[in-house]
Formats: sequence, C-alpha cells, structure tokens
Amino acid sequence: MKFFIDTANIDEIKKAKQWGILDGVTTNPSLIAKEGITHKTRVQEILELVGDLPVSAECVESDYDKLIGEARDIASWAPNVYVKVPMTPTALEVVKELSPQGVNFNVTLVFSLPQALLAAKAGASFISFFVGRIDDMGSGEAAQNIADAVRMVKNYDFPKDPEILVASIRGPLQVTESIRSGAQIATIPYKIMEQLFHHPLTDIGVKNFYDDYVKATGKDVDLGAASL
Ligand SMILES: O=C(CO)[C@@H](O)[C@H](O)[C@H](O)[C@H](O)COP(=O)(O)O
Repeated sequence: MKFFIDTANIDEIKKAKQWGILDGVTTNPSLIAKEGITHKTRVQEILELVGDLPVSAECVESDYDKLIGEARDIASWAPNVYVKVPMTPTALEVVKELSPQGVNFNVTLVFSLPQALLAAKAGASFISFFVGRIDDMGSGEAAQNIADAVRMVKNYDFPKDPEILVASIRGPLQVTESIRSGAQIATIPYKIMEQLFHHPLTDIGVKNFYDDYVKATGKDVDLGAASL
C-alpha cells in the first residue's frame, strides 16, 4: 500500500521523505489555508520538493465552465499533478471530458460504494474514500466500505485503472483497516505517520537492549536516533 502524506506543510513533507516512506502528497483548501500561502505557490513548492511523486491539488470552482478551466490550469502545472474534484455531477462531467485527454483526477469526498462507482465510471485515477468522517457517525461501516470499493475496482473495467485512496484518517487503527482492506493508497496526516513507528513493546525493547548493553560494556549509547 502506498503512503501519501495529507498536508500542505513543507517541513512535514521533508520529514516523511527523509524517512523513505513517501509515495505522494495530497492537499486540500483547508490544509493550504492553514499555511497562509497561495494555493498555486504552495503546490508548486511541493512539486519541486517531491520530484515525480503524485501530488493532488484541489479545485474550488463549482460552475462547469469555471471548473473545467481551473482543472485544465492545475493539470498544466506538472505531469504528476492529480486534479482533485469533489464528488458532484458537474465535477464528474469535467472528469469525463478531460480524463481521456490525459488529465489525472482524484475524486474526493466519497463516502459510499455507489459514489465510488460513479467516480470510477467517469474516469477517476484516484477515488478518495473518507473513513474518519464516516466513523464519526458511529455506523462502523468505514472499513467494510473500503474493502467493497477495492473489490469493485478490481471486478469491473473502467476507463482508468482507479486506485482507492483512503482519506480522513484520524488514527493508526484506520491505517490498519486500510491495509487489511487492500486499499492501494492511504493518505495520512504527519502526526499519525509519526505514531505508526511506535508500539509500546518496541519502545520497551529498545530500552531493554540499551540498558543491557550499557550494563555489559560500561559504554553509553546515544539513543537519539532510535527515538522520534
Ligand atoms: O481527499 C483527500 C485526499 O485525496 C484528503 O486531502 C482529504 O481532504 C482529507 O483527508 C480530509 O479532508 C481530512 O478530513 P478530516 O480528517 O478533517 O475529516
């Protein structure tokens, strides 16, 4: 499963890149607003930083003519840009029009299996299935929904070979569920990526090995690199 980072923060992207686990970046207008910088400037900085990894940049227009113009513009920034559009009828018309022309789309705000099917039929490359917001509603359906969507994209033929991208991840459990479901991608906020390295038994194990080494040799070891 590919790990994307869900952020518009440059330091966080640098850190994930340094860990060697980064397969792509997703941004959205809320994440970019937090950075206090213009959308285009920040997306271009991210593109420069990550080379040819996929970077999703979201459209905000809703009218067809404006949205198709915005999508064309964003797609022109780099070949590895994935134009993010919400799961609306107008946005899917835009996907249907531009996807055969080589534009890669990430259809976002997908919460149900039929919505995922519509996005796949329109020609999406990534389908962003939100789990956190579904889990917030307490239905307990999120994990099953992703597994069903993964099976759906394998079972049928679609214009592009769409990948299920699990979004709105709020904790390590949802990462586990994404792996179990066979999702192709999970986009994970930095803080949660950091948590994934940890397990109480790993932390205790590192400390025990350290203590035994010091006891046996009398030499000290800098544990800095072993801890985040
Ligand atoms: O849609 C994508 C990725 O394609 C994400 O950037 C997506 O917008 C974010 O994961 C969500 O907006 C975060 O949602 P939440 O955790 O605030 O509910």
